[in-house]
Amino acid sequence: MSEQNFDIVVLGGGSAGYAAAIRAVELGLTAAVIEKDKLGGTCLHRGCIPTKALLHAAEVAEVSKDAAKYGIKAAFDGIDMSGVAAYREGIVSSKWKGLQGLLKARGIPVIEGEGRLVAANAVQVGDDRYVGKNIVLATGSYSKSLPGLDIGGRVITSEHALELDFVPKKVAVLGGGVIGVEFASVWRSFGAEVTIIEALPHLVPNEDESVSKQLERAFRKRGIEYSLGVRFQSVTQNDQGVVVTLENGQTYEAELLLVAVGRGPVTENLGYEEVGVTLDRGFVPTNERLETNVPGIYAVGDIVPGLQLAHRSYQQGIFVAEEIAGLSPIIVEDVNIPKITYCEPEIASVGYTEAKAAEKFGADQVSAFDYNLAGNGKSSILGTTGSVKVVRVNDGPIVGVHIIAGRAGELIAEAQLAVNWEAYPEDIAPFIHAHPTQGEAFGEAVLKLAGKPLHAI
Ligand SMILES: NC(=O)c1ccc[n+]([C@@H]2O[C@H](COP(=O)([O-])OP(=O)(O)OC[C@H]3O[C@@H](n4cnc5c(N)ncnc54)[C@H](O)[C@@H]3O)[C@@H](O)[C@H]2O)c1
Repeated sequence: MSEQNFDIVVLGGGSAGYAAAIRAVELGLTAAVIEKDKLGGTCLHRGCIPTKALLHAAEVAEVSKDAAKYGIKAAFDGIDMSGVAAYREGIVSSKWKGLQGLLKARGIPVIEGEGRLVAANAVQVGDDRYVGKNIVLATGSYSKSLPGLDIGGRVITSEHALELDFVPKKVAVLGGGVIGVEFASVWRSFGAEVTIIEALPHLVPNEDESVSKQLERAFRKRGIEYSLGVRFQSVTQNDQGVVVTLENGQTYEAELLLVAVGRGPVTENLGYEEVGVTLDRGFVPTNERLETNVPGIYAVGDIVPGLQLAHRSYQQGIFVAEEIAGLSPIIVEDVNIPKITYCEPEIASVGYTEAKAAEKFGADQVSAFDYNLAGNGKSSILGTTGSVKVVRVNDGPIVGVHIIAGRAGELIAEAQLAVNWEAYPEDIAPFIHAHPTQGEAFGEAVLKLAGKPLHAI
């Protein structure tokens, strides 16, 4: 048995864990990362990166189907899933190599193996013990299912969906949240018939209602079906496919059922509770400094209650390293972290929805302007529709921005600054936006809220 000592021992080498180690070493501390699978975790290997590669392939399929609209002679001749897989795997493996290089260049050891918390200052891997003045738990999340709904065969999660080597003819998607609508969008572009089942009254129910409604219209137009406000009851499967039954008695036949009802924390059988770390429904509650109830043990990423996003994980990893190094870092609240859903059309948002802002500040204290992209030249050129909604406190700052448009995700950075810096529309209005860009839509909404509309009424 060997023992090695570090300032910080990080359990889990995903976005949160490796960010903590990198920042710690930049600050002159020593850190080691323990990883049982591959450095980069869910985001790099099973989540953000490979799914966005699939979504880009889907976009290329749509563009090639639409080529004639632009006077281009091209014919869409189907999807070669082995080609899609090669493209996707190529991106993942190059990012993986890059990440390994980043940690190596900083001298951060990555210990391969399954770690277990064995004391408030130690993680064990096989016979070896890694002792840290501080421990950072960063063990991530897994695709959840519903009680009584077993994953297997034709009932799959996003991990399996990513690896499919064929395009299903007909798919049922359980859950109209982020993962559900992203896969529905890909499969539809690849030619599948898709039905989404969502228990709440709207798709992407955490977004501003106006955005959900626009997505529903756009999906309907694309031929994506959905049942809203109805819960799943049961599924049966055989060699041909699945039959899904809903609580209202409706049934759907499909080749596959994708279960996308959320992700649960990976915290079981890792020694957390034995060492005294309190869990709450499997998640690890922390104080505002991200420290658990056991002094010196911190938690970051998807195991911490709240948004499960890679960039929140980066933020938390950096934060914890700075906290341990004795700096006084600040952390952005979940509500002010930008969120992007990469379906077609794409959705991006930051801050309060109009309804949540009304709840928080009072309905008569909030104004919103929803700029329709029909008035935006670049959007017409790109053939995208949608809108940019800006929510402000009356005579006060911008508190929310909600975008639905092709490439909406690339438009959210400016809105994120406005919301986090509590900018007033009047502050931003003088900074005219470059023309023609989709970014002008945010500028137009801001001009309107500042009382000087240009291309809006
Ligand atoms: N682009 C991105 O940033 C991205 C991509 C993928 C995943 N993620 C994150 O991963 C996490 C998991 O994503 P997800 O889409 O699985 O979860 P989610 O929470 O976004 O959506 C799950 C949906 O399933 C519905 N649901 C739950 N039980 C149901 C039932 N019995 N019948 C019908 N519908 C039911 C819920 O109402 C909800 O809308 C999320 O936190 C998400 O933000 C983010």
